[in-house]
Amino acid sequence: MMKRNIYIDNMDVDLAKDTYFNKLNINPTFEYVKVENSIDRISFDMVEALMSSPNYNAAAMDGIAVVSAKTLNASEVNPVILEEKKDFYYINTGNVIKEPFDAVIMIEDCIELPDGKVQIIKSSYPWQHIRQIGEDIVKSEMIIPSNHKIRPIDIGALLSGGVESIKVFKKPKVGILPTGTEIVDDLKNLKMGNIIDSNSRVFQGEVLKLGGDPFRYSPIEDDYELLKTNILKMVRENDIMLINAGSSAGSKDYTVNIIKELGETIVHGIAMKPGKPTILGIIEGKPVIGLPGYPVSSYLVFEEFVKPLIHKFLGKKEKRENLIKATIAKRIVSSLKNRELIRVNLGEVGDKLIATPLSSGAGVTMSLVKADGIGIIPQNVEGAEAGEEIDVKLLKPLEEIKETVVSIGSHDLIMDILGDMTLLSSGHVGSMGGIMAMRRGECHIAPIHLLYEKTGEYNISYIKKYFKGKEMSLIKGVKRLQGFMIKKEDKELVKTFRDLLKEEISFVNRQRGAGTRVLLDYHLKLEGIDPQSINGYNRELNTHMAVASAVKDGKKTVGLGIYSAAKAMDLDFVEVTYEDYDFLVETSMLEDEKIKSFIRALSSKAFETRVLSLGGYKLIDAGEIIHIES
Ligand SMILES: Nc1nc2c(c(=O)[nH]1)N[C@H]1C(S)=C(S)[C@@H](COP(=O)(O)OP(=O)(O)OC[C@H]3O[C@@H](n4cnc5c(N)ncnc54)[C@H](O)[C@@H]3O)O[C@H]1N2
Ligand code: MOO
Repeated sequence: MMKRNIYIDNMDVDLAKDTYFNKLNINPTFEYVKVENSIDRISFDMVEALMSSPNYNAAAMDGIAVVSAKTLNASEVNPVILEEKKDFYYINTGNVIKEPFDAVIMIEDCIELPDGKVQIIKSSYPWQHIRQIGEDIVKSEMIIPSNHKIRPIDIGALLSGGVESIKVFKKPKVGILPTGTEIVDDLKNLKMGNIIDSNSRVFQGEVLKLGGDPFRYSPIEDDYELLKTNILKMVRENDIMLINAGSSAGSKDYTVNIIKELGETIVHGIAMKPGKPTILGIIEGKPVIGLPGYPVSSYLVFEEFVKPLIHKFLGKKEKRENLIKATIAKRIVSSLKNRELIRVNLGEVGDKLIATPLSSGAGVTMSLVKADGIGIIPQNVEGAEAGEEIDVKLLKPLEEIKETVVSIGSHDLIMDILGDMTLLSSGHVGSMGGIMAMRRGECHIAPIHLLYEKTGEYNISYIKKYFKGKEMSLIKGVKRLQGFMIKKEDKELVKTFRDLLKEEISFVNRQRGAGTRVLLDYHLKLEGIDPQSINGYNRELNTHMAVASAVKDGKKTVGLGIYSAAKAMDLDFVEVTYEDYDFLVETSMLEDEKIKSFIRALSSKAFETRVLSLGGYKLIDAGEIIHIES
């Protein structure tokens, strides 16, 4: 068995990039392409016009060409009569103006007489309605500078300036090799333990977008000799090599040893998370980059190292990153050893840009799909507290972010439907987490479903308690069914809260502060059950779907949650109660356009239809407003 690569570096990201790029010494090359095929290519040199446009004096209007001097005294009292062929000729827009003619009179200004002559009552001036040679482009003037990405309008100008082909940066060929015995190419071949190759498809798209030429190879299993042969083949066929996965310390992570055998590794291990086990190597003078297997890690490493490398091949200068400051809505822990990159949702609440962290797992592709930005916790900083400012790299236009309703609070599947109907960024921290975020001024709305034990009513008592002296309102949402989720084969095991005490049952709970947790504790108290005597009471998950999928995969496992989650996972469901899932909002925000559009969506027929089709919901007063007296 191959020795593991345990001793990987922890090199500062910028230092790693500088060291690597200096060693690589990339010299961009060029090629000629026909102008009509040059869209999105980058000009290697400045391009000058080879001819003027127009290259003859041309009529700018339909009418007659005249010698302006002959019309000098024309007026209503002193009309001038012109004779065809002698004093004028008929002309259309774009036709050549022949000497000695030097003006065009629009046809609307000509009075055509029965004898074929034309009467005019206004004098014309020299070059009236004539596009003179070079009006648009003068021969030898610059049409586009060097390092310019060619747009459709540039193609138009180049052709008008007589340019047929231009010198552009040659696209780097980027070889992409997915590796790993578990990786399959085709969803049809996906068996237990297999993973569909998604990373190389992401790289393909990114390379194309950046202006490179991607060449994807079929996945190669973890076999040293096979990998070596394929990597060498790839080096001979491409300018940049990307090898995905096998970068870490696993017993079959061969990439680094192969690069060492065929060339050299400049860096193995960077101080960035996700992305730590990155390999920056050189074989036959060409860059060979090993990207970690996890999708988020590989994407962020691509952004950090591959993107600037492709830019270098295309002569593009790296711009300083456009970072923006945002207030973090949730505490982030990070190690002093690494720069931490966190995917965040963004929204403007009051005058603050609020960043809500999404899942931190390096395998959670959805955190990138949903992200509005990437928050950066620098190396040597130990995380960030809720309310602290951090730097964020935007992934969306700021304007769109400003139109987004920021929701922080309890999770429900209806948030996805609302998110499909309005611009909504939705952070899931439980109902109490939502109330706290609202108090800190970090969200526009907080979805909550909090049962007040003393009265058995929902939400209002909590708002009165936590927002004393503030004008708050509740936008009524849905009534949703809560109950036990259990696998069909286990359905006889749990019918009541008391059944949770059975020895063979394992329970999955929601996190503290979640409304479902409050509901559970309420019923346990009613029945005098000690929570700690329930096996699994301390196992906490953050969403209904997470609980449902734990039930699906577990043995005699049960969880409390909403009907729609049980249905989505094909689980059995034992009804407990309908609860009110509503949206807390500051009363003053009810006038805000974003919130108005959110309420319109919530009250719409389309929303009702979609929610009812999930099952387990009742809509009675969705979109109604209750002002809370505090
Ligand atoms: N003992 C240690 N274990 C690990 C370390 C470490 O330092 N010590 N680092 C961890 C970190 S951090 C990362 S990141 C990963 C990187 O692992 P590899 O680059 O070796 O990748 P694999 O283990 O082969 O795969 C990880 C993961 O990604 C999936 N994968 C792989 N290729 C693809 C693809 N083309 N498309 C989609 N998904 C892919 C793969 O199936 C695995 O689930 O190592 C940690 N371990
Ligand atoms: O460094 Mo790894 O890339 O966190 O997941």
